Amino acid sequence: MNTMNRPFLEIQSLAKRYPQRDGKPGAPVFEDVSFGIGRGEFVCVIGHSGCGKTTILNILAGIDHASDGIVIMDGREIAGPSLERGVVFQSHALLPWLTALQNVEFGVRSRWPDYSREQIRMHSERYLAMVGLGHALHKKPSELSGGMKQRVGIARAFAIQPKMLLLDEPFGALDALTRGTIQDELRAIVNETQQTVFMITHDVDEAILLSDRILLMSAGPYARIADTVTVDLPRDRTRASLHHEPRYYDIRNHLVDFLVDKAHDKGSSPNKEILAS
Ligand SMILES: Nc1ncnc2c1ncn2[C@@H]1O[C@H](COP(=O)(O)OP(=O)(O)OP(=O)(O)O)[C@@H](O)[C@H]1O
Repeated sequence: MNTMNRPFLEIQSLAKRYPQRDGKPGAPVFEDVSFGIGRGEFVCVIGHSGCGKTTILNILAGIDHASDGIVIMDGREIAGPSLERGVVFQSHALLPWLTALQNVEFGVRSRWPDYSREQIRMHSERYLAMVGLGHALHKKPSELSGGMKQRVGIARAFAIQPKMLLLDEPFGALDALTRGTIQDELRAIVNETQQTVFMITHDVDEAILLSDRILLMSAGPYARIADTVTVDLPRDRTRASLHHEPRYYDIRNHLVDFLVDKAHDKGSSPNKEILAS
């Protein structure tokens, strides 16, 4: 195959089986999951609870192993955790004894061991300012709100300038107002940095706002990517502008219909591009 035409991230025939109590392999949670993500593309995955979204993200992060299949990023197989991939979990996972700034500096120092203290501080401050936390650099996690803690987690992941950002429902625990503000910020940062992102969400509006493409997973066991939706809306969209886009309602209805009905269908047409019609 011509490597020039390969996507930045390639997932081929991924499957995950857990052993049963008797030690024999159980039914696959998901199987035959194949997709690609282009450099600079933002891809969301949605699907019912338990279909294996977090497992797939953990495999991409290198902290879990697939039973079958391979993942290739930038021409190399993923074989373990790496600073090439930044992960933001559902809960912020900050080190509680460090300030916001020190939490970000910790990752930056690992990524660039040759940086001077001054370089590390300036670089970290820049990313905290980007998520609107320039005023809270010296606060400890216990002094920050849930939304602010999550922003530190996002700044920490972006600051190491990973080749790929993996987000597992990063806004799930936030109130609606904070969630909306951070969604707009993330959209703006991603536009500016052209970061490649894979994100799990349960929120169809969040998926439409943020992504270029949405993967829809059928329910497990034997979950698959049942459908793919291309979000052909302007890249500079915001929450306020989204509702004025005529295509928004078509996409939203399609996603909601899928989650209500089709997520349970087995063998729905793979990778149907609804917007190609
Ligand atoms: N260690 C384990 N042993 C056996 N089964 C497991 C194990 N870890 C996860 N599973 C099962 O794998 C399936 C997929 O879990 P996963 O967390 O990836 O799903 P998910 O789609 O991310 O769910 P949610 O949306 O609820 O976060 C679930 O049915 C879960 O019970």
